[in-house]
Amino acid sequence: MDLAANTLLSAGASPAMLHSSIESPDFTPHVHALYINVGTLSDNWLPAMKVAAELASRFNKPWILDPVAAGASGFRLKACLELISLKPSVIRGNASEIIALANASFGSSSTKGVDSSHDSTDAVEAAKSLANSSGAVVAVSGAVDFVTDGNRVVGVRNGVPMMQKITATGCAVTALIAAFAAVDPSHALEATASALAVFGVAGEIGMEKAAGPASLRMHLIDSLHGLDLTTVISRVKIDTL
Ligand SMILES: Nc1ncnc2c1ncn2[C@@H]1O[C@H](COP(=O)(O)OP(=O)(O)OP(=O)(O)O)[C@@H](O)[C@H]1O
Ligand SMILES: Cc1ncsc1CCO
Ligand SMILES: [Mg+2]
Repeated sequence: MDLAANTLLSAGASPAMLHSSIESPDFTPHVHALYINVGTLSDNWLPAMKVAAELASRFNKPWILDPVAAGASGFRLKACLELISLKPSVIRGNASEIIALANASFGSSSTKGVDSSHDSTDAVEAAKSLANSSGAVVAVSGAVDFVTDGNRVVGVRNGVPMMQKITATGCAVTALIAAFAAVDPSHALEATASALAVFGVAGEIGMEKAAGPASLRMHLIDSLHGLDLTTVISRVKIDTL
């Protein structure tokens, strides 16, 4: 939650973190995008997530799902599938999460808690299948990030491997996707690819000063805050596949 909120502030967005279904009807209609992350899912948080997702849909706000560890337990998988039935605009996960959702299966030996045990390349077909079945834009993060609407597939080649050694960089980039989707909800695929590329560029520039994961975390946020258009345009690596 810390890294996600600080990522959003550095990018010029205005995060607010809520867990109560009681206040969601007052709050959600006024947001520009809703981000639901099941990272530390508990049985009493899930109903509030569903209330918020339903409100976002009713008020035509984009909502974005991070299905953390979807394949690690039956509880998480079912929760994620129920949330997906409430029509997110974008789902961003690592390869193992997207494969688990596309196959609607959990507990296989290929799932390793919140970290991926697959390369993102292994999940491209799963991402297309999930995009087609859900109607969402689906992103798989990794060495190359893939983004698909089920038809088009885009690859993003920014970032550094050390980003995997900081917990919640995936959660943070999904937050950034929500902010980008808020700017132009009708171009969710472009917003998603752009957010992944910009976050990756911030990681690359941050890595020039970092000595390890802890200092990369700090320099990544600083780099994101300091990015300008010229740097972004000269460094983003987005290709249509
Ligand atoms: N090998 C790599 N090279 C470059 N960038 C990477 C690499 N692996 C991950 N990234 C980048 O790190 C960020 C997090 O992706 P990752 O796939 O690790 O998410 P995640 O597993 O959901 O992480 P978490 O659960 O800790 O939030 C993304 O921006 C991704 O592009
Ligand atoms: C480590 C961890 N556990 C639940 S959420 C989370 C952050 C990375 O997804
Ligand atoms: Mg994750």
